[in-house]
Amino acid sequence: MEIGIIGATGYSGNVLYNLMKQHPQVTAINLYGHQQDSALRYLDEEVPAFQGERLPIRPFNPTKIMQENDCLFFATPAGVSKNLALPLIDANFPVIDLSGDFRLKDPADYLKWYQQPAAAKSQLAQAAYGLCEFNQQVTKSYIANPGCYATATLLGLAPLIIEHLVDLKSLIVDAKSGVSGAGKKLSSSSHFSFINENAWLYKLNQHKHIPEILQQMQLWDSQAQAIQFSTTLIPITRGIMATIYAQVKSGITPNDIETAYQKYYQTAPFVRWRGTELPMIKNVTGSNYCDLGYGYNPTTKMVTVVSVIDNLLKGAAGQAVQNFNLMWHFPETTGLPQLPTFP
Ligand SMILES: NC(=O)C1=CN([C@@H]2O[C@H](COP(=O)(O)OP(=O)(O)OC[C@H]3O[C@@H](n4cnc5c(N)ncnc54)[C@H](OP(=O)(O)O)[C@@H]3O)[C@@H](O)[C@H]2O)C=CC1
Ligand SMILES: CC(=O)N[C@@H](CCC(=O)OP(=O)(O)O)C(=O)O
Repeated sequence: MEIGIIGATGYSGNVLYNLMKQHPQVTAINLYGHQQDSALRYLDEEVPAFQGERLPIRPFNPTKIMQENDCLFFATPAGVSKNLALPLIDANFPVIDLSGDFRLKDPADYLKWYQQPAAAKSQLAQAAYGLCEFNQQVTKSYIANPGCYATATLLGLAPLIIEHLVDLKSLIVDAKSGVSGAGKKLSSSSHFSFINENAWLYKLNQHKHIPEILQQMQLWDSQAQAIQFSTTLIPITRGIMATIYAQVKSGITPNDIETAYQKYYQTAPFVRWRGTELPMIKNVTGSNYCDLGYGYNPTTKMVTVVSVIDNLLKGAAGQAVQNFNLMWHFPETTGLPQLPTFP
């Protein structure tokens, strides 16, 4: 199979390219820019770490892309695919989009949280939200790959919500991310002297993953109304930790919690349930794993669930490859690294 990537010069595109190079079903990778008239560039010139990968990055041309590839990946910032993908959607061409452009079903939500107009509602309806563990049967040709914080949070929340184990009004998610989550462009908050030995809570109550998380929660339980969610930047390169707090419903025991997580993740190749052994980021870095663990406080009747992922793998390119495998009916683990890069 031949696959195309737009955005291979960015962080998640770099990781996607690297994974696809080793995917046994992929015979060729074709790279494209995001403009029709851009000058020809080469991957190894743009990404020094990829010296020797002398692949041209050709101008965007949807007709040629569909002729040359079996599937296209967008690893571009929000606001790009909603303008470029329309001919591919009209042709039902397989696309996996790492950006947020097609995740939210309601255009008004996108306008509110992304501060720009959304794609048309009819086009949004053609995309499936690709949270792999809960979207195993891929029936649509357009996959909206979930956001990194949303992936860690939703995998941690799912059994609690689907099995109605906690009071929805009590839910609080405190998430932390490494700096690569912000992409390759330099900003004042990704400056070494700003974030080194620092922790910075940003976009409080304004993060665009809030509606994404809530949309999925409401599919699991229509009573879900809101989520209290915060994001903190921490001085590591890769990794997300989402710490989830919730009041356990009357009569629910720690054993019920254990049973629920085992029920949903026992056969999931990329979710490791660690029970009361609380996970840490370094145990998943470089892998497509999401590690989950929990603690229960009998005095407050609160459960704390900890969810960790590598934002560039399970939070972006790794989950995109998982979606690719599901879409094409390859074993879900094909082409994905099994073990983290520990230590
Ligand atoms: N980083 C992460 O951990 C995660 C990222 N994502 C999503 O994946 C997508 C890519 O993110 P990431 O790899 O971090 O981003 P980067 O900023 O590192 O890379 C962006 C890529 O998109 C290209 N691009 C295309 N159009 C534009 C444009 N209008 N402005 C700027 N760049 C453009 C860039 O090309 P050029 O070479 O021209 O700069 C580059 O290849 C985003 O939608 C992001 O939200 C999702 C989950 C996690
Ligand atoms: C550390 C950091 O800045 N993280 C980014 C993560 C966003 C992301 O990558 O997700 P999307 O695909 O939804 O854009 C942020 O908080 O905006």
